Amino acid sequence: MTIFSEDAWDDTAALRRAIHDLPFNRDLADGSLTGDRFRFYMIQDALYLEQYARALATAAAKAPEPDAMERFALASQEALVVERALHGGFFETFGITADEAAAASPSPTCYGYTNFLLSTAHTGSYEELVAAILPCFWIYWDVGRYIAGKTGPDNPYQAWIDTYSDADFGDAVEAVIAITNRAAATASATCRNAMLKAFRRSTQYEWMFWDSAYRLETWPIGS
Ligand SMILES: Cc1ncc(CN)c(N)n1
Repeated sequence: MTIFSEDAWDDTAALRRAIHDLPFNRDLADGSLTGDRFRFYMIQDALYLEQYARALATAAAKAPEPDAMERFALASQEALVVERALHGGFFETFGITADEAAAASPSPTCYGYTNFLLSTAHTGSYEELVAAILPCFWIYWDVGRYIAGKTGPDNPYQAWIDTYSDADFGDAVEAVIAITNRAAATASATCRNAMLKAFRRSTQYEWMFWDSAYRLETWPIGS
């Protein structure tokens, strides 16, 4: 049988190229991304991370093996502590107050992505859930390294680039890939297909998340 992560990576090749080519990531790489766009992204990402941490905690609760329980429990804590610290630095730089962040409401894309993760956590299988979570790790590691290889000196977004191209983050990504492959190895064909679908859906949402920040996305009516 083929390895799940290789199949999922191949299946999303065109999507991943589109992610590399996004105006948000192109501008982030050369440091020209406008402050209002990064500010929007930071606030939405803070909202995202809270729900993502819940999905990770649910994966820890559902995990059939201690190694995966520990990994997801740690990742849930890191989403709230480590990634929040990164946001804290940028919040200061961009003058985002705690009150402003607390009062923010999720954009349509942020809402869609987090609800997809949470509904998978609560109504999907453990296998589907880990497949839905994996792009949140792997796509960021991929984009972090891609941008780190292109960026020049004095990039105002260097701390973001450093976080997601860091070798320690890479180790965490490798561990989640291995956990997902173990889950897929004993899954039925139907379950494996559901895993591929979940991986692809989250990868689509990763594209949409950066795109929505570039467009400063709002709800089309009623806000
Ligand atoms: C939308 C999104 N996806 C993934 C990550 C990386 N944990 C993040 N910070 N934000």
